[in-house]
Amino acid sequence: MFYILLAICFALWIIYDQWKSRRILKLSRQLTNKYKAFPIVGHAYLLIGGDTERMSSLAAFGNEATLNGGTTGLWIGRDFNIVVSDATVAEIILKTCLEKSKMMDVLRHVTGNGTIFAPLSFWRPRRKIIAPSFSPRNLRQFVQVFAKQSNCLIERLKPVVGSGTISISKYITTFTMESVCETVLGVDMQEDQKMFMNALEELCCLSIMRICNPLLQIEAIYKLTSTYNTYYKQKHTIWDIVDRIIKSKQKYAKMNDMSQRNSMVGATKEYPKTFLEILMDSSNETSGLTDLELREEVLVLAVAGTDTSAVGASFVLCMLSRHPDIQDKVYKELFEIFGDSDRPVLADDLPKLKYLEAVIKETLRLYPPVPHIVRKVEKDLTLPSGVTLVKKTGVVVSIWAMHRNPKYWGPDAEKFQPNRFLNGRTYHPYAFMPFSNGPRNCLGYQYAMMSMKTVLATLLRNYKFLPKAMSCEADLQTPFTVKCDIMLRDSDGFQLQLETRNKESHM
Ligand code: HEM
Repeated sequence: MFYILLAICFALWIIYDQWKSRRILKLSRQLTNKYKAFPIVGHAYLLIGGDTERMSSLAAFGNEATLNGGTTGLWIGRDFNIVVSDATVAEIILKTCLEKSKMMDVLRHVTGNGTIFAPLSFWRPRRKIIAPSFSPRNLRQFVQVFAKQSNCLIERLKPVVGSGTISISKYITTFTMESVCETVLGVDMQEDQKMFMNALEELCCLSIMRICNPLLQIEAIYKLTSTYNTYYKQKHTIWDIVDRIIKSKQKYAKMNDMSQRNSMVGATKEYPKTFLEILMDSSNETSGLTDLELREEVLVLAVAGTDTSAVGASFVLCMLSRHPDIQDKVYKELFEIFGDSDRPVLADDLPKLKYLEAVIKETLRLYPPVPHIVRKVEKDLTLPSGVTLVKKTGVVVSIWAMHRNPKYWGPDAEKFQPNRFLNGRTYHPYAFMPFSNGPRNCLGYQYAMMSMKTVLATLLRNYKFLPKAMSCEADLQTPFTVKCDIMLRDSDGFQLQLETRNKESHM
């Protein structure tokens, strides 16, 4: 009798659930693809493998979207998402749906209500406070930090010049980390830096595993897994480091002792104000950010600004190592501006580096460091195709698929051709968006471009980058195998070789 009652309750629950979800189910039938969605798990079975398999599954869904005219469906557990690779649809969504999807709750455990993953009610006032710190005037001043750190990188690379294949990403990450520490926090993190980066990398891996596995999103179940303790330990490692730095900066601010600060970064009195100082200056008892909010926002800047630019610049160097003709053209441009001098890159040099900028953009097109962005539909939204996105539908804008969609990039969309970004050629603004677009786009877009241009210009004036040893012609033509743990990365670890450049000739 008990089991009969249980079966009846279960059947009634299924009927009720189907009735409640009838509009989402109708939508999912309009956005089908060749991948089977199973009950309870949906398509999640395709996403729970390793990082490389996950990225290839996500890329396959992006491709399905392109084949279906720009949109397709993706069930992660019982949550339905629309995957978008059409610029017009992306524009409508990114302008109207500003709330991040439920998947991002996992990341919110790390950054709290800091802008990047914050719910709308927190995001609006925070963005207002933070945006002014990215003013062109502040950013220009940071170029001296990027130039100084680029020169440190040149020194750090000297021992490995001509020594065979190396993984360039760890060197570039040290550059971006030290630049972010100086510009955001105004400190040299020294031994904390390695701990911070290791913790961040582990958190990215663990977070994506949770995002793609509906069972692990349930806190009670996650607590039973072996990774739970590691996740919270690493989160606290990061929080403790940031808290310690903020506290010490507040102490110095109270003492109003600028000389202390300058001695910490080894700088002069004209040294630019850091993001932390700008935010602290604009905060008091009645306005600005509280201590907790300061920690959250500083954490966002450190997390959002370090790995993204490192991945971007590492892909550029790997691309150039495979395309010596394009590397020569970049060097020619650099030689025209800097000659054979060793002077540091200045803010005024950056707008002149047009070809280098085109190379960076073309690399970010093919290998966008953030390959997917997510949103949540908050009220019914009808697309030009007539399909209505029902409230609570998740959205995955596939920057990866958008950047390879032949509708915008032609039949040679997969080819590396920096000229696409020269001679005033323009594209639909939502067809090229490594930094996203719309009101919730990346706040650090110009910072990132300036930092990447400075470090790449410095490296390419000093070194020639070659493919990893034993690469044959066919290897050089094959696209990089990529993996995704929130960020896109080369599965092979960004391997290349470098040798000293002969500055006398520009070829
Ligand atoms: C190549 C480097 C970078 C890439 C590809 C990148 C990309 C992105 C993307 C795709 C988003 C999500 C936007 C969305 O959900 O629509 C984002 C958000 C954000 N990024 Fe970046 N980013 C980069 C560098 C930076 C840097 C250097 C900083 C700061 C120093 C930064 C700060 C932020 C912030 C604060 C947000 C949150 C914006 C908001 O929600 O209002 N980013 N970035």
